[in-house]
Amino acid sequence: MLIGLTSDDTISAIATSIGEGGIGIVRVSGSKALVIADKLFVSKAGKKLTDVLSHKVLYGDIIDPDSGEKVDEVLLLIMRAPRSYTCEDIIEVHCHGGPVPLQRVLALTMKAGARLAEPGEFTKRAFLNGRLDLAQAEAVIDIIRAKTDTSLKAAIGNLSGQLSEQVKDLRYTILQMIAQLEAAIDFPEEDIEEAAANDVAKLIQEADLQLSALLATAQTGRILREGLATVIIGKPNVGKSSLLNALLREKRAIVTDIPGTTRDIIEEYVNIRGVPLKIIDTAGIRETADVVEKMGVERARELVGQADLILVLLDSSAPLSSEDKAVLALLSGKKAIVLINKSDLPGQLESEEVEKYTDDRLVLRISVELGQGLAELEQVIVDMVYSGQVCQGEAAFVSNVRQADALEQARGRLTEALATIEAGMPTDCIVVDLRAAWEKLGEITGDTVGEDIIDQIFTQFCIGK
Ligand SMILES: Nc1nc2c(c(=O)[nH]1)N(C=O)[C@@H](CNc1ccc(C(=O)N[C@@H](CCC(=O)O)C(=O)O)cc1)CN2
Ligand SMILES: Nc1nc2c(ncn2[C@@H]2O[C@H](COP(=O)(O)OP(=O)(O)OP(=O)(O)O)[C@@H](O)[C@H]2O)c(=O)[nH]1
Ligand SMILES: [Mg+2]
Repeated sequence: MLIGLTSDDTISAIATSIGEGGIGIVRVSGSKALVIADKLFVSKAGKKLTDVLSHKVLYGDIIDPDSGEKVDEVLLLIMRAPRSYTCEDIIEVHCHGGPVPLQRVLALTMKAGARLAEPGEFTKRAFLNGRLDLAQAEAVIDIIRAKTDTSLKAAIGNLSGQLSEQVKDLRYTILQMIAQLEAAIDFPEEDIEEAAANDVAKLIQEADLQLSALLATAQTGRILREGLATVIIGKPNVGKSSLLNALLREKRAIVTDIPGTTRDIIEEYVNIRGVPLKIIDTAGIRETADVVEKMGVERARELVGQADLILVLLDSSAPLSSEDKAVLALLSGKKAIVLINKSDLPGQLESEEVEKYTDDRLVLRISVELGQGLAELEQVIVDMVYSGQVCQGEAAFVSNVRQADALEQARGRLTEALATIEAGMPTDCIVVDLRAAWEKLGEITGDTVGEDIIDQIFTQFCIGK
């Protein structure tokens, strides 16, 4: 491992979010945690901290040692090394949940010898001390940021080691391949080496299947984590903002019968049967002289380029206009669903006419006003995200680009190893590729990864995590 040792200073931070809450927690981790608690905390029952067992809670006061002033009435939780989140001594001060008591207690812990923790430093210590591997540490942040129950389920699965276990299995298989090849090298007979290479070729093919199955979860994993970037576009007044409100089940965007109502981009997370949609309502697309509206239209065009899914709205009560055709023309190469809205009104727009411009994309007739077709739309979106796979909590999920890249590269090296075998190259050359694949997989769990990558991961965390 390229990583240095855990620094032995004691860190402190407010672990709960800042603002008013029922309770708030200041967490201190490191060898001085108990000494610090002893300086600040007075137990009501007169208990001495040195006598208190791990995972026990004491009731008492935080007293400023300089002034003797009582700062807050608290509960103190003690967890002794190595039985704690960081594997170090930890004390938690459970204060009343307001910014002032929390800041005061934090300041006192620092005066008593702790330093302010960096973002993610508690979890980084948990990683460096072997409690969590890197994929599990990444799952911690995914849990905190989870947008739906399904996102949470996937992240919890990874925290329990679902992804890590599969990666470890693969690494073990690769090590066995290497061992088998290296043992064969020691024999003088050519055919033993050849037989070993043939065995390894079969194992590589199996490993490749396993890697492909894991990589197939990456797309869904990313969407569960970040949300499906969905943009609603259409000419003015077709009901885009009405659709956003209907999917959100709240009156978020202003809806009027005046074309050009939405001028700014509106962005919201919507939970569609467990799939988080980052949904963006745009200004109606049309040629316009109004400078503000023009900028909105430009932005809508840009957003289409970045979207995972585009929902195009048309107005059922009017014939297809040149504006509609201009909107449909923006879709090329993008995933899109075409929605003929206002189907409650006397119709002038036939699906057949629309389909001439939609390149086999799904066309649905809906009425946002009456709530018709929306359930079907939601189902189509959910099916699109899972594309056949079901999200079970027990499954491993590739949850970010870092993990996907490492898997992809490992698979590349295995493919090279296979080609090396097929070309009848020397066994040493096969081993080089296999070792590279083994190392790449180790980046996922953090067994073979540089300090820069580790820092990059943990600095994305919040302070106190
Ligand atoms: N108050 C509080 N709540 C929290 C945390 C915390 O640190 N403090 N957590 C974190 O941020 C999460 C829970 N994770 C934790 C993981 C391990 C241990 C722990 O003490 N493990 C020991 C004890 C095991 C035992 O007694 O059975 C161990 O595994 O050795 C604590 C919390 C979520 N809730
Ligand atoms: N009859 C009927 N009216 C609808 C339907 N959906 C929306 N509307 C009405 O259409 C008008 C425009 O709706 P909006 O949601 O503001 O349309 P928009 O596409 O966001 O318009 P801009 O922001 O101006 O681009 C409002 O009066 C809505 O009540 C529908 O399904 N049927
Ligand atoms: Mg609007």
